[in-house]
Amino acid sequence: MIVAARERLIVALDVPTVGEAEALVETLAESAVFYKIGLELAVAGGIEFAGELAAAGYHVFLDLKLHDIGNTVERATRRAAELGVSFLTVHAYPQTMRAAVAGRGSSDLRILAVTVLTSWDDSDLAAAGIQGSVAETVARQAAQAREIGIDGIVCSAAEAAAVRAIVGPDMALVTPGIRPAGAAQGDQKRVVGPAAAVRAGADYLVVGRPIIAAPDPKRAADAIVGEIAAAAAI
Ligand SMILES: O=C(O)c1cc(=O)[nH]c(=O)n1[C@@H]1O[C@H](COP(=O)(O)O)[C@@H](O)[C@H]1O
Repeated sequence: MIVAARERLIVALDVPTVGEAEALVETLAESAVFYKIGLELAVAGGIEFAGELAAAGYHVFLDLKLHDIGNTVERATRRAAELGVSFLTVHAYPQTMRAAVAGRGSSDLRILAVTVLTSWDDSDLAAAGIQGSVAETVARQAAQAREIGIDGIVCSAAEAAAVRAIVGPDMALVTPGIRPAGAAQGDQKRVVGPAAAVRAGADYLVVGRPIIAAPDPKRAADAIVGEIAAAAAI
């Protein structure tokens, strides 16, 4: 997958209002073209905003992490496809993934399966009653996603190389939990730096707080794009 460095950075617009999201997009206009709208903004007018951003020519990742009965997931996915967004997330359970693939149909929407959240480690899986390590669980989910016809995987870049070996070159690997040197880890447990993520085979890097909470978000975004470009050139 050959994509320009700037298009591989996905900025998470994890802010409370559409107004703040619009201001960030304006600040980052020359630095980023791909934006993620997640749960916080979605419940504050963000879904309509996602459609507007897509209509304005940006790449949009609608991160709703769907997981429900098949009929509901299939129908919600169809509505998301009508918004013109590029990516939609669902949790990596087989029934949910099959329903999303059916809802996507032949539209341009790409379905991403969220494996083990990057804020989880082996003990969080055990606490949820899920047997096996993070590495084993992500590998199983990636293989199931490939079988079902999912378009991409969300995982930590710590698993990117293993996932790439399972899914092959055509599925997108989208990695949150990115932390440039010196950035606060926050609630993330499986973090990787931008250059290391690219070297591990990540196609897209999702970055929220290290950019949106930085004193100078544009500078922070430019530094990450620079790291992506340098690592991709090696
Ligand atoms: O689906 C996601 O985007 C996602 C999956 C995951 O496993 N971990 C994860 O952090 N995310 C999202 O990626 C973003 C990471 O934000 P920061 O930790 O602020 O960089 C947030 O919007 C999360 O909702």
